[in-house]
Amino acid sequence: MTAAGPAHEPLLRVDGLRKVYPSAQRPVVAIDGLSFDVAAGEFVCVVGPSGGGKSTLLKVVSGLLPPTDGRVLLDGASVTGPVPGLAVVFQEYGRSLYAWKTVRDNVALPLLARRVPRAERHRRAQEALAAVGLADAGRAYPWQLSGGMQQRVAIARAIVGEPRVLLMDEPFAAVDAQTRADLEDLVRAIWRRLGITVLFITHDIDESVYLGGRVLVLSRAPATIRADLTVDLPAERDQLGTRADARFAALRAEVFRLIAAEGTVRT
Ligand SMILES: Nc1ncnc2c1ncn2[C@@H]1O[C@H](COP(=O)(O)OP(=O)(O)OP(=O)(O)O)[C@@H](O)[C@H]1O
Repeated sequence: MTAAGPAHEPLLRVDGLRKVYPSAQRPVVAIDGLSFDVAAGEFVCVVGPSGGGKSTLLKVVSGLLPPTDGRVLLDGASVTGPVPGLAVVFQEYGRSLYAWKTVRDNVALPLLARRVPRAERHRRAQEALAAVGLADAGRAYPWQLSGGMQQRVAIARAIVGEPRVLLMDEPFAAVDAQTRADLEDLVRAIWRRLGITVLFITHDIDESVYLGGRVLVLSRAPATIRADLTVDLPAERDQLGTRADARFAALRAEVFRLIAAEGTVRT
């Protein structure tokens, strides 16, 4: 992992972002004048009303969609397309893995694109698999694994290239509650161990408070930042203790109130 830039320079800067989807009838303004900074090593969750522009924000930040206006800067450099410094994990793990490639080859793919030699690809893929608790699954095929395990593979593939920022778009929305809790704890463990920066999109208010060090609450579409809350809970979190903490309940209520004031709420 490379060192962070100068202290005054955020690792990720989203500056005056605007995204309009053209349409024959009426253009859809999904994001309008949205700005925030993320410092190196932060875990920032983004939560907001349904249809509020969360996925659009992640697609623009990751360079998959061009902004209509404004810019995204990674370490001061403009992001104008997918870059190795930004890795993305989507909700649809099933569709993001190649069924005909082994788990190890799926994980090694970003390294193949960068022409990393074969032996090093295998070694680093194996390390990434170990980091997500799948050290023994390298020779399996994705379809032989459970949904939760497939999402672990997707996370391993995202971290194998040692990105500066891990972008996650509702990554656990399609798994059962117990698997989701395990994956939440896995992502926090990886974040703490690797010192990586995480921007995590979710529609789940509890999840945003449980995971984040900061929660950005979006307005309804067109999305702007409605609130930027610091989650002053201890770094050591656990599913039972943290969620029973009075401070957790207060933060959860605060985020809920902010989103309810915007419109549709899903919990
Ligand atoms: N490709 C597209 N073309 C036109 N409009 C779009 C497109 N993608 C999204 N939109 C619109 O942009 C707005 C924001 O959508 P987006 O999917 O970013 O919100 P979201 O907060 O991720 O939604 P959800 O909570 O349902 O996942 C919505 O009004 C949506 O209908």
